[in-house]
Amino acid sequence: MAAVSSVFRRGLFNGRVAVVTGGGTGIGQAIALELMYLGCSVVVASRKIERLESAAKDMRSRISQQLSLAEGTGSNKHAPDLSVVKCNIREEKEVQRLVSSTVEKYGRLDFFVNNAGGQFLSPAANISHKGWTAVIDTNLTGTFLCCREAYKQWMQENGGAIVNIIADMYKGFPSMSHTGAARAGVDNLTKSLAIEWADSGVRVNALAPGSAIYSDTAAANYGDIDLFSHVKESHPTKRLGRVEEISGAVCFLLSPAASFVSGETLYVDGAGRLYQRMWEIPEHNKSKAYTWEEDSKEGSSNSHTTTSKL
Ligand SMILES: CCCCC/C=C/C(=O)SCCNC(=O)CCNC(=O)[C@H](O)C(C)(C)COP(=O)(O)OP(=O)(O)OC[C@H]1O[C@@H](n2cnc3c(N)ncnc32)[C@H](O)[C@@H]1OP(=O)(O)O
Ligand SMILES: NC(=O)C1=CN([C@@H]2O[C@H](COP(=O)(O)OP(=O)(O)OC[C@H]3O[C@@H](n4cnc5c(N)ncnc54)[C@H](OP(=O)(O)O)[C@@H]3O)[C@@H](O)[C@H]2O)C=CC1
Repeated sequence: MAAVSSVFRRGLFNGRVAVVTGGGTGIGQAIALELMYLGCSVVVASRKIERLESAAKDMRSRISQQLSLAEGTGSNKHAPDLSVVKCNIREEKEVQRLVSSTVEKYGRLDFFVNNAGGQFLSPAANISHKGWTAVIDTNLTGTFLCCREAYKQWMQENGGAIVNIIADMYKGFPSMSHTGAARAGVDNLTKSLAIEWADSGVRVNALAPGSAIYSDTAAANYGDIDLFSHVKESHPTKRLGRVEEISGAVCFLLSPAASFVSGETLYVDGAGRLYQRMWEIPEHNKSKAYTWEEDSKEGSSNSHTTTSKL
């Protein structure tokens, strides 16, 4: 069974509750797993309920095995809970229900991770009105609705932290102009909400993964076009990013280590957005990926937590 780990201390999020949209696949699944590993109960929400339920089953096994191993007891009575909710973030009523059912079930909502999103490849000139609207509604309006409901139904009175996953649209996003526009909107929304909601103790940040975070589901979205290999060749690190390299950064933004960080966009892209071809980067293998597999091994550099691990 694939390992789950974290560079953060175990129990960091004990008793906390998070919603992760799109939490059954790729980056969202890694965020949900790392939060659970750190003690947080998580609600994962998306449209395809069968896929979500099957992912949740696997995630529960991975976490319960990992926590049992780490405690060395074979059981863990404080194991965090994982629920699934069918929700299309484009539908206002479904978003309202997602938040109300979470608060009803767990009695709190500490963290909201707006990870659900996506787009299709197309030159701008070929994007239909319907296609444009689908991408804007998903990435911009869906994220707004989730932020608003988390705030109104819980965080306004009780505080909390929100992380909005966007994309690397720093230099525009040719071939994905709809998502570039939507994510730039979320980048700006993040700054407005960080100010408007500061007096409720709500921190709002964005995280922009570089366009190279591989998962089978992300790749499948582009059919036969092997976008990720193409990106790898022209990336300063000469490799793809890993989902756990995003989840760790999300956990940082949610954690007290970021208690003075709000309204910020963190690019997790291995300097991909800064790279211009004028500077030639030779083939190399010097950029070491952080992986849960390695981190779980005894004597890893994350040794401050190894006392509680096998
Ligand atoms: C350079 C490397 C970059 C790599 C960066 C990677 C970034 C990532 O984000 S990877 C993660 C990718 N994952 C996803 O994108 C998953 C979610 N995506 C979707 O659900 C769709 O892409 C969606 C956002 C368009 C929503 O789909 P859906 O709700 O199912 O909407 P419809 O199928 O009803 O489509 C509505 C409308 O949109 C147009 N359209 C949809 N897909 C395409 C396509 N592949 N090509 C062209 N146009 C498309 C089309 O107009 C649809 O209407 P109809 O024509 O009536 O079907
Ligand atoms: N991988 C990468 O390199 C990059 C990814 N990103 C962004 O990171 C996020 C996660 O992507 P990644 O894990 O890579 O790819 P995935 O395709 O695996 O994840 C997309 C997730 O979003 C969910 N989703 C899509 N539309 C909706 C909707 N309307 N309502 C609810 N859930 C929805 C999907 O679930 P379901 O189909 O069940 O609804 C799925 O779980 C996305 O926002 C993506 O655009 C940004 C930059 C680069």
